Amino acid sequence: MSLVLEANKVNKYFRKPVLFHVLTDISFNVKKGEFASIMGKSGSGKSTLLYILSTMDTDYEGELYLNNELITGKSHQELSRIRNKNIGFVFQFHYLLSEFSVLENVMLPARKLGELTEKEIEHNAMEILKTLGIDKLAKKKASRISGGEKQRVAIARALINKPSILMGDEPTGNLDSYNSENVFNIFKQLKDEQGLSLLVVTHDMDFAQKTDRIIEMDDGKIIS
Ligand SMILES: Nc1ncnc2c1ncn2[C@@H]1O[C@H](COP(=O)(O)OP(=O)(O)OP(=O)(O)O)[C@@H](O)[C@H]1O
Repeated sequence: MSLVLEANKVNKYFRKPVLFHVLTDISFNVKKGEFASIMGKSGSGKSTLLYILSTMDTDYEGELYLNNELITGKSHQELSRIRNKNIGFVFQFHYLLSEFSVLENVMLPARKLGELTEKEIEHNAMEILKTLGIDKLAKKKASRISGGEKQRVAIARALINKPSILMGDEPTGNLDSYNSENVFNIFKQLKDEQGLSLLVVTHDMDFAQKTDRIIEMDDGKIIS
């Protein structure tokens, strides 16, 4: 099975206020079409790891591969492009632009990538909104929709550049159980129907137990 993401002996230190070895020898991979979750106590290093895996933090030791390509050591400019094209993100907070419409919010990362025409981007955005069952919201301002809907729009935005992996940092952390389950079902649908790979940091045991694999962290290490 082909690998979408691979971390090989990743170590990370924070140097201030004192030297702190926050991640120790992290090695694991995510296969194409796999839905994995990362769990662990507060402070175990989950967000720090996700920040490295998402190519936003380059200050680490070890190697990182995305779609079998070594991305460690690449320039910030190259990484920015690789990230925009290959990785979708969903955070606990939606970070939508409240004065823009739902459709415009979803179109934004594709405009930034600059590979398609406005018409093509709009078409793709509408298709994704349909898949997530929120196409009726397209023209609404992001400030005028509910919390659960905002998170679905954030997922749509994360998908617009057709990433090979979707990463989430507590994507259901702000949602009630109904909307959390809804987000899980969307992720599962994307995996089953489109072969998308997913890696989600979560504190929600119900959510994690339904994923293909739980990666458990403690004190900066993977323990199972
Ligand atoms: N910029 C920083 N400088 C120094 N230490 C940091 C920095 N950021 C995080 N830490 C420390 O690194 C450790 C790991 O933090 P991290 O946020 O990755 O944990 P986490 O598992 O995601 O926690 P949570 O579940 O609470 O979000 C913690 O002890 C934290 O205090």
